[in-house]
Amino acid sequence: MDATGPVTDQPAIRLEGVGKTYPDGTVAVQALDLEVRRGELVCLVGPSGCGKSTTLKMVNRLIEPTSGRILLDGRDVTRTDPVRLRREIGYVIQQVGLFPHQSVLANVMTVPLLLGEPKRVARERAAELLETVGLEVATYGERYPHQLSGGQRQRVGVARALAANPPLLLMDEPFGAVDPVVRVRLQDEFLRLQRELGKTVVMVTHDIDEAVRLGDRVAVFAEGGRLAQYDVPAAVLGEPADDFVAGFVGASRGLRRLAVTPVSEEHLEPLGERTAGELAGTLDLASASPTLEDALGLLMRDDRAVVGVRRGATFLGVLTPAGVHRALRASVAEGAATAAGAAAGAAAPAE
Ligand SMILES: Nc1ncnc2c1ncn2[C@@H]1O[C@H](COP(=O)(O)OP(=O)(O)OP(=O)(O)O)[C@@H](O)[C@H]1O
Repeated sequence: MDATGPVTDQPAIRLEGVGKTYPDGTVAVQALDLEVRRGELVCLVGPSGCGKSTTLKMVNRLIEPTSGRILLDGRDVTRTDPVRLRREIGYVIQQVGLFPHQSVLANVMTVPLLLGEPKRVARERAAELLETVGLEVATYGERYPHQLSGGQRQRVGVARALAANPPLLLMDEPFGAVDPVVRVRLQDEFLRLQRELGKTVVMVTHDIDEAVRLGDRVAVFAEGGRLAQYDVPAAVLGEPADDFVAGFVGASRGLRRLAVTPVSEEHLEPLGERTAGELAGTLDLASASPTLEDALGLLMRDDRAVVGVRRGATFLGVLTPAGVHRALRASVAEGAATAAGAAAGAAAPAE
């Protein structure tokens, strides 16, 4: 029988030995164990055809597994009423799938109306969501999807997926169809939104940069739906589990690690003999979570040897290129340690 509500000590999602063999004999996913904690953003990444989308669609039962079990908050999805299941799971796909002959507002109202909300309430909720994803209702509400840019359509897709206030969001290449600049902006906005709303998110991408940028943890899939590594981004980049992962994350993984390693106080040096005028801008740990990439960006932009770091009004010290290097090396060791800790509560990397 279903539990009546979420069992709080359970992971949000648990895949146990899940497999999918299509009727033509294609093994899309094999014996997959994977856990996603509540509020976590997990990216499934890997080359084309390795079973990422199949895995995602098994979670909301668009595809039925041929073996294993999938538990949401401890409940077996196959024993959960599909209507209730879909209500609890938002789904965002690359081509968005907006209704072309309905206005933006009407698109976002669809789900609340289906759930039986009165029209006025559905409209208010839709308007609120559009504002949340950065689209002014007065400007965009009555437009049709073809009157929006790709990035704006994608935001409407996210708003629509959030309309039923699902605790869980599944996203299949959500930012795949937009150009790289808009993509980074959408990623940033989405990260902020996810932190704010605390949703559990599973996102499919074939882009390792996107995966390490967004994911709290990254699941690297290999051909035939094999889970090659499931770790925090710094560990996937710094300690690839095998040759396949090393090849997939690429030769520039050291550079990529810059983008996922936060600036921390322990790598700072005192200002010393230097004058404040030598500083290449400052990074504020209080108002953002600057990364080593941000620090290096400032150093290079201003062609200076040190970047200042403060917390609000308090000056903490400076970061030099050597400090960036030390921090990068330390992050690999820490990433490996965190991964070892996380492995106790998560699926172990497959051989
Ligand atoms: N309905 C189907 N019948 C038979 N094989 C299928 C079916 N759907 C997918 N496959 C195969 O299953 C494998 C996994 O497909 P899936 O779409 O899950 O991969 P993916 O990692 O999401 O790929 P991509 O990044 O290209 O979207 C592929 O070899 C694909 O050809």
